[in-house]
Amino acid sequence: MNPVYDDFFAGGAGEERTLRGNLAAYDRLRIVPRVLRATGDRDLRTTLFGTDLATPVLVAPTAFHLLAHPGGEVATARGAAAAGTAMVVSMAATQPVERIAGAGGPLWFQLYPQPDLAFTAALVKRAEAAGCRALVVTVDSPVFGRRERDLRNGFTDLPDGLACENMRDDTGRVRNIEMDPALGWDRIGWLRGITGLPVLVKGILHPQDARLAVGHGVDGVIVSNHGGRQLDGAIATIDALPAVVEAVGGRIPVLVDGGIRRGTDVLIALARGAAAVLVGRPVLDALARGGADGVRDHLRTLTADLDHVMALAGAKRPAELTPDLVAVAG
Ligand SMILES: Cc1cc2nc3c(=O)[nH]c(=O)nc-3n(C[C@H](O)[C@H](O)[C@H](O)COP(=O)(O)O)c2cc1C
Ligand SMILES: CC(C)CC(=O)C(=O)O
Repeated sequence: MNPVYDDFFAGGAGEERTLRGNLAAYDRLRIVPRVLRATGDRDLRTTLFGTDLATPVLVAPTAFHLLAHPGGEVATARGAAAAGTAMVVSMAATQPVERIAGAGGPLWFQLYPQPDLAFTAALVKRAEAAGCRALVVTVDSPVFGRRERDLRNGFTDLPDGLACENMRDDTGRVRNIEMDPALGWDRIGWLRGITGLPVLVKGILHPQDARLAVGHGVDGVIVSNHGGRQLDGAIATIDALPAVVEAVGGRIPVLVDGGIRRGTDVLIALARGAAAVLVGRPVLDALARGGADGVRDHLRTLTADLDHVMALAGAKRPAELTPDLVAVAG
């Protein structure tokens, strides 16, 4: 891949402490397995917001898939569908959501609420009409993160011929995605009012924000630091998860992303109370290397790895994974 795009996909904000920290935090955790639990007939199926999935591993929203592979987001969606899971389509997708929906698998739509409410409402309706089954509102981006690799490379825009296709307005012009520093909880309420879709907020790290999310009628929270691309120095997501799960108290599902690379990482996240996990960069790497088949194989491999380590840890179903199975390494 073009090294500039490679840096865009792989990189994070600032010194990339949080990017590294997401991975390092899993390194500090160990599994305390149970034995003699007859784990022969394992079942990883997971239901989220009424959608049945073959696995608790979903595709995180990531921008600009046409920079990774000529099949773009459509190829990613085909791979996710073949693996029996959902893809969260980024608002910064380089293909129209209607075409991505043609892949046939379950889709959720990720939104950066725009200051232009009429445009935001039209985009939500568009995603809904395309068949997206949930709205994922990214709330960790009141301003854009400072990504030093992109600054060094002078990467500011998509190359000619590519565009954020879902940012076209009714004149056909592609708008720039604006990060809105004025965004507040009132906008979440407004979104709840304009859509019947389940609304998730993505980018929760503080337990008090998790409580506020529940209080504002949100349907799910995603514990995320945006893969270390926004606030460098933010807590690792697997370290933030337990307090968020406690604050939510089982009222709505809690999902997590950031640094999930192996079945053991998924196992630890589920044991700490996540209903499901999302994977970002590894899916982009798989797309770049192998298109739709690469994405399918990656998701299947990760799911098979989870299945294998669940057997070794003494669990048949995600629900049997409990916090006592995780210890902090000495
Ligand atoms: C190249 C790239 C683009 C991303 N684009 C978006 C985006 O458009 N919207 C969003 O909410 N998150 C975006 N994210 C963050 C991911 O949804 C997710 O939080 C993160 O990648 C998870 O960490 P992981 O890459 O370690 O799995 C992006 C991440 C990457 C790596
Ligand atoms: C280009 C942005 C809108 C998406 C992105 O890179 C991100 O959210 O991390």
